Amino acid sequence: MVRLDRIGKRYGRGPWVLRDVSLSVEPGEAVVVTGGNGSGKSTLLRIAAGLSRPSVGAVSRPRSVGWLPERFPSGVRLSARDYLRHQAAVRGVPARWDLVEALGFVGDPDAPMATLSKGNTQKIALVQALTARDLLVLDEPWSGLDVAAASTLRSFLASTPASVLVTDHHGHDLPGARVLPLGAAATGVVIELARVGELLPEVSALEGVLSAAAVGTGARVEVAAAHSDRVLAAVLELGCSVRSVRS
Ligand SMILES: Nc1ncnc2c1ncn2[C@@H]1O[C@H](COP(=O)(O)OP(=O)(O)OP(=O)(O)O)[C@@H](O)[C@H]1O
Repeated sequence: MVRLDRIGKRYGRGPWVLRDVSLSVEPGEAVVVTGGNGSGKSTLLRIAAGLSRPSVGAVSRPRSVGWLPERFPSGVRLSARDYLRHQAAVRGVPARWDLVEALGFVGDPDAPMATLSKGNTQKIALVQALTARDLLVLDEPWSGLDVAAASTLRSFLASTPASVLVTDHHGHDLPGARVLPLGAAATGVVIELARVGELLPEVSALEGVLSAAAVGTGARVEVAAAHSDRVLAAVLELGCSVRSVRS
């Protein structure tokens, strides 16, 4: 099982991207992480997969982890077949060409990966991740897939004994999955500031602020609903100018 215990993440001295997120995903269970652009979905998944460390909090994960990045690295010179063989050998599991076929791969399996279409590249990248035994961490797995492949993937994820953690911002249905909303989807309150100047670090440090991102000369601030009144009063006191408050 993968377990995130009260994790938080900020890049350098920037605003907090994730705050106080706890999550555990049991074997055979799936969790879909949702939220708007920049709400921290990829950050959360990278932390769960072990590619990034949280700034605070603890993570435990099983040994065999499959990772599908949001964007597959371009310039892989191996063919699809060699790439999957290599990945499977590293993991000590059989290469799953049957899964490639089930996803409806169309293309030359012996041509360099860089020559494949976006959807076919995604199918190879997916199969690489799906061969892991314990935990599948998939960032936008539906991206580029045709309807038939999306349906095959959904069935696979619904029946795998592994723990599954995926992002989705297109409302793809994953039967039986739990949903973990991030950012405004979780908090319900977004405060847009017209002028922030040098005050952004102070705003992002206020209790209840989940993220604060500069937008032009202003900022977009996502706030835990329970703290919205206090944060609003505090930003006004700091001298910021409020453009809008949305829930
Ligand atoms: N390596 C990095 N260095 C600095 N900031 C980063 C880095 N990676 C992500 N961020 C910032 O963290 C925030 C969350 O980014 P993240 O990619 O996790 O969001 P997301 O919910 O996956 O977004 P999207 O839906 O657009 O893919 C953004 O403000 C982003 O600019």
